[in-house]
Amino acid sequence: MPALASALRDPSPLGIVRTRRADCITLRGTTLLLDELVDPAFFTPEARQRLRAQLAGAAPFPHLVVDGLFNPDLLTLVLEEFDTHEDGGWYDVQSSYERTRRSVLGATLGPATQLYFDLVNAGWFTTWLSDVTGTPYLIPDPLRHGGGLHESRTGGSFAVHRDFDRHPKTGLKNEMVFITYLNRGWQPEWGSALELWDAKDGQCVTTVQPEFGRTLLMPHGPRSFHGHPTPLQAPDDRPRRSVATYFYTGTPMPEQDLDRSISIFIQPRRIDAAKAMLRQWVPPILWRLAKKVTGR
Ligand SMILES: O=C(O)CCC(=O)C(=O)O
Ligand SMILES: [Fe+2]
Repeated sequence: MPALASALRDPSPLGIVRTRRADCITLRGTTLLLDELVDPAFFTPEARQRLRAQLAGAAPFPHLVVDGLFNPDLLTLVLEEFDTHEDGGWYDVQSSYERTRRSVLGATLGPATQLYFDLVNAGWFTTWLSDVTGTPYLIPDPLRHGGGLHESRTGGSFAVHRDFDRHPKTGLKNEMVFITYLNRGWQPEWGSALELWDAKDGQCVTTVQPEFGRTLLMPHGPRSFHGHPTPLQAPDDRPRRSVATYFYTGTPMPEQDLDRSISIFIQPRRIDAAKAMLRQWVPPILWRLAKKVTGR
């Protein structure tokens, strides 16, 4: 696998990838090279363009399914950590719509799982998500509302639904969900593939089998109905497992309020103090005009 750093658009993106070739992390005896945690082939400018077209053209609504984005050794370690997840770190959802199990909000994660979420929440990764979806400045959620570790056991299901519009604590707008499946040797006859529905026709248009190493990126929209309504018929020792997280956007500052996004110095230069005073009295339209004319 060629070095990730060279394939990224920004030649020196952020901490974890700005490393020498040999920098690595060893977790439970498995050594992972830091620049091989994701496959760099997905991050070239051409790949970004291709994936964007693929996502936009998908039916019944925009979505993207890719295999092999993450190093399989990392995902194997993530999968192991389902079995050692902290006591009290799960909650069972048991309703007439859903029978699943999820990690609690802000659960302490095993090191590989934390590494997975650190990767997908990193700025160079969210920039890639922005490039692929066309939605700029995505905000990750370190507590993973609605996400984290997901598991369905035999008989489990999740009725067809559209995800939430807003984050309940921050009010941020839900833009997309990002799910990586962890089920080696998944058998389609076990049921519980993810179904993507056309709500108008009331029909499933396509399915995503939750195979190990497969990642689904699904922008949230009025038509993005999905679920795995067929009860899982896998053997008892084969739960359906995945890791998931959502990405959000905030409300952009109106142009006339952009001044509020700069720092206030305790000892301003005289000219700046005078400007701040003037700003209180001059009507916004004149202020903007003056700024345009003076270029300051
Ligand atoms: O596990 C899946 O395939 C989908 C999960 C889902 O739709 C959700 O968590 O809202
Ligand atoms: Fe969902």
